[in-house]
Amino acid sequence: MNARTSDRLVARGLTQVYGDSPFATRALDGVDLTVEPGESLAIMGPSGSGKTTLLHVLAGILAPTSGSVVWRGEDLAALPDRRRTQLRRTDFGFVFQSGRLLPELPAVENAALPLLLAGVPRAQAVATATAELGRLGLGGFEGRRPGELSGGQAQRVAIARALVGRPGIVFADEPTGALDQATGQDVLTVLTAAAAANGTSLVVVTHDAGVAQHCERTVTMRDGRIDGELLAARAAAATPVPAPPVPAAPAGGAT
Ligand SMILES: Nc1ncnc2c1ncn2[C@@H]1O[C@H](COP(=O)(O)OP(=O)(O)OP(=O)(O)O)[C@@H](O)[C@H]1O
Repeated sequence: MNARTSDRLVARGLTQVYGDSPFATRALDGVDLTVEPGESLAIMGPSGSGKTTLLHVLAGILAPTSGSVVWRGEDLAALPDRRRTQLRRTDFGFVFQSGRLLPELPAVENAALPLLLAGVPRAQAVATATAELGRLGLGGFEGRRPGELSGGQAQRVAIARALVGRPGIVFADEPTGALDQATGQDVLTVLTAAAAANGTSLVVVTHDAGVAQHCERTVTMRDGRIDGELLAARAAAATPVPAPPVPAAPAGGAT
């Protein structure tokens, strides 16, 4: 599905508690977060601060203990599992640290998987995936299986798979964690540029400040809360954005 300029992911009052008292862990503790349409956002923070849990809740992989995540008018947290799974397939793309490609399938079929799952005819899915691989610099590698690719190439196939269905948002959990630094930088450049070209929002969990630098905005987490809002407020105070001039009313224009 194509990204729409109205796409915005709005999370409010998210809590996630794993386990039961007295051994319960409060992994998210009242998180409010908005991902703007087309924005790239990095989530950073120490180990155990709740980054992956937040990513999973934002992406509808995990239903929160309380709170809401609204996407295209639907609260993911309140949806039945089947609808949430369907929405993940059509609207979201995913890139994981290890790629999670299917080892027995060639690159082009790995990249085409979301289209095939969505019922796109095979020839069309393969043609679209071939074009996507070409766009990401993997022309000529379509027939290689994951074991015949370098780590960086395999991660590009994973990015092709995440983007091939033109999702509204791509979620990436430590997408460069298994790569050396130079390869990781390349992969991040490819990911952010391709997402931006599509108008797709990007949410990246990372430990690496070099990775976060590729994103337009970074929030930091600590003990299940976002504590990076202050940074954003300081940045906003340091560089005030002037109010736009009031435009003349367009003749019969819709907004
Ligand atoms: N399935 C689970 N069951 C119980 N506790 C969990 C579970 N998943 C995560 N936790 C706990 O929730 C807290 C947040 O974990 P989470 O994986 O979200 O943190 P993180 O910031 O992504 O960590 P890391 O950077 O190490 O991957 C941690 O205290 C963790 O031990």
